[in-house]
Amino acid sequence: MVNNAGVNNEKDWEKTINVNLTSVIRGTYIGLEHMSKKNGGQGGVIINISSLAGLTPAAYQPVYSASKHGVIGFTRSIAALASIGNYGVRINTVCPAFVDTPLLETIEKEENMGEFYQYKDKLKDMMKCYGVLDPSLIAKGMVSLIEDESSNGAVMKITTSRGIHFEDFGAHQTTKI
Ligand SMILES: NC(=O)C1=CN([C@@H]2O[C@H](COP(=O)(O)OP(=O)(O)OC[C@H]3O[C@@H](n4cnc5c(N)ncnc54)[C@H](O)[C@@H]3O)[C@@H](O)[C@H]2O)C=CC1
Ligand SMILES: CCCCCC(=O)/C=C/[C@H]1C=CC(=O)[C@@H]1CCCCCCC(=O)O
Repeated sequence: MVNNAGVNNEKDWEKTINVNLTSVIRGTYIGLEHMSKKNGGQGGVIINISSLAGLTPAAYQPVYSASKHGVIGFTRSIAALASIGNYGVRINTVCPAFVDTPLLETIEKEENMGEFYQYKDKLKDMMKCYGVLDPSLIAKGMVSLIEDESSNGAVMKITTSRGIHFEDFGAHQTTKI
């Protein structure tokens, strides 16, 4: 199961929280209800799509960034629970930098950017500086997470400079108790 739906809307920021975070939480719980071996399910893999903006501050997209930080916190927490509870379900998150999809067109719209519309050129400069990923690399990262049976609670990052790699949380990697 992939919880992928997302919006970039700082003007209607409650919608951003609802679509980017609340629906990921709801989707994950529904997925677990059907997939968890504790409920007679067959197990499986859930991937929740976050963003690099879920790991760094994003000055012109504060609520988008907050929603994506939430996705990472929720996913890592529920992944720890799934492991402790032997659900047979692995849950991971993917954090791409800019990707060439229609979402990027929202930068040009006041109805999406709201008061941050004035900074649209700065976002465009960031895209020029960091580059824009082809969606096929995100698909590749997702397939590797599905195939790697050891991955649970992983935070995969995908950037033009480093390709597919992982966030290292050090001592905070897993719940110990
Ligand atoms: N394009 C980018 O630069 C990046 C995108 N992401 C994330 O990747 C995911 C996919 O986005 P993209 O393909 O880039 O954008 P997109 O705008 O092309 O696709 C978003 C999808 O979400 C769906 N969606 C939006 N609101 C919905 C709702 N209320 N109910 C059901 N579906 C809804 C849309 O129908 C659309 O299919 C999102 O979570 C986004 O935040 C993460 C990092 C970078
Ligand atoms: C702009 C609307 C769509 C947002 C899509 C998205 O999630 C992009 C997030 C970026 C916006 C601000 C950020 O800080 C995010 C990441 C910027 C890329 C950083 C790349 C770093 C590197 O290549 O090492």
